[in-house]
Amino acid sequence: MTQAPPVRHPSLLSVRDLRVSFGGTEAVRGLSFDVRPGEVLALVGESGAGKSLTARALLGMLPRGAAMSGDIRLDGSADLAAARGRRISLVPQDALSALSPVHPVGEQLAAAVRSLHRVSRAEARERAVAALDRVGIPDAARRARAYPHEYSGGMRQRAVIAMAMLGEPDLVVADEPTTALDAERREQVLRVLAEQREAADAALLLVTHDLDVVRDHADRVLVMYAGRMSELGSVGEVLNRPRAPYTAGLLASLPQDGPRRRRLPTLPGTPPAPGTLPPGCAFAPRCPLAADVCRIEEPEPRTVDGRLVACHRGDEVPADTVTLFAEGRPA
Ligand SMILES: Nc1ncnc2c1ncn2[C@@H]1O[C@H](COP(=O)(O)OP(=O)(O)OP(=O)(O)O)[C@@H](O)[C@H]1O
Repeated sequence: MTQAPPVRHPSLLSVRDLRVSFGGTEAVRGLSFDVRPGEVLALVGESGAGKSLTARALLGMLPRGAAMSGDIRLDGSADLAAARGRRISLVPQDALSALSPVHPVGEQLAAAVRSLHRVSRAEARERAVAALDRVGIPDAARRARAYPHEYSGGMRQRAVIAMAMLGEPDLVVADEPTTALDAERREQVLRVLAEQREAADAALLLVTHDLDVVRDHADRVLVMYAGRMSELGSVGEVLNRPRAPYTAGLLASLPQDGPRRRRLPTLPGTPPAPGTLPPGCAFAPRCPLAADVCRIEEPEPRTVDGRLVACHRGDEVPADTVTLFAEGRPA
């Protein structure tokens, strides 16, 4: 008789009405989403959208002075203390600040192994070397004895990926894991992250501002603007036919493949800082489709065309996103 596969909770992680504020000013303003087991969910948006704060809230690593409310559950349980660092792990933006400069990399991994598993020092060292080897650190046994500053940027980033995978996590949170790297290393590190995630059958929450990375590496995408959800759905649907004007604007300003004569539009204006939001939809002042209602009432997420969209005019966004933003209107 074949064994039934283990029942997986339909949502590995659920986040409901997440709010993060500083001195009473909200930077994340009521965000709700799920991460499904084994999926890659990208969190995308311009600088200041609240992506890092959202990622850090999941790990209980908010900066000093931040107040948080909302409901975060892993497999239905709100008790995340024991899961953090084990079932939920972090691949940080900057590996240098995540690693201690005064201990060899292998020693730091071995210490992490011993914090997770009851093993001897020798066994921990062996596991640390094996973990470095798995992420493609050449001559891992020797490299394990080197210090972080003796590693290249790409190698350091691979080492922190190795570290994040030690506890066999169910969810890896990667906060802009490749910003400090050049294009070639970026691709290499993303590939290593994808391989490791797949081998562990872990889900990945990938924070990025790069829509090409989203297209290549994610299953679903949550587009954030000014601390809220703009759009959430499958990568194919959202990027091929955006229903939030903000997503359309991000896409319109991407370089296109092939010869394209007309100059690409850029999204006009800048996102508002927390505490300086306009009334109504925070994107309205930059939106070519904004109508009166958009300047009065903040839109709640609703289902349009198979995805969630927080936009009053979500079903009126035309297919040609470049044209929508090309004339530099707001209408
Ligand atoms: N330590 C802090 N103290 C006060 N305000 C903060 C702090 N950290 C973040 N904020 C506020 O929250 C906003 C969102 O920050 P967050 O780091 O989540 O943005 P982000 O979308 O990750 O942007 P980036 O892509 O630049 O990292 C910031 O623009 C800032 O106004």
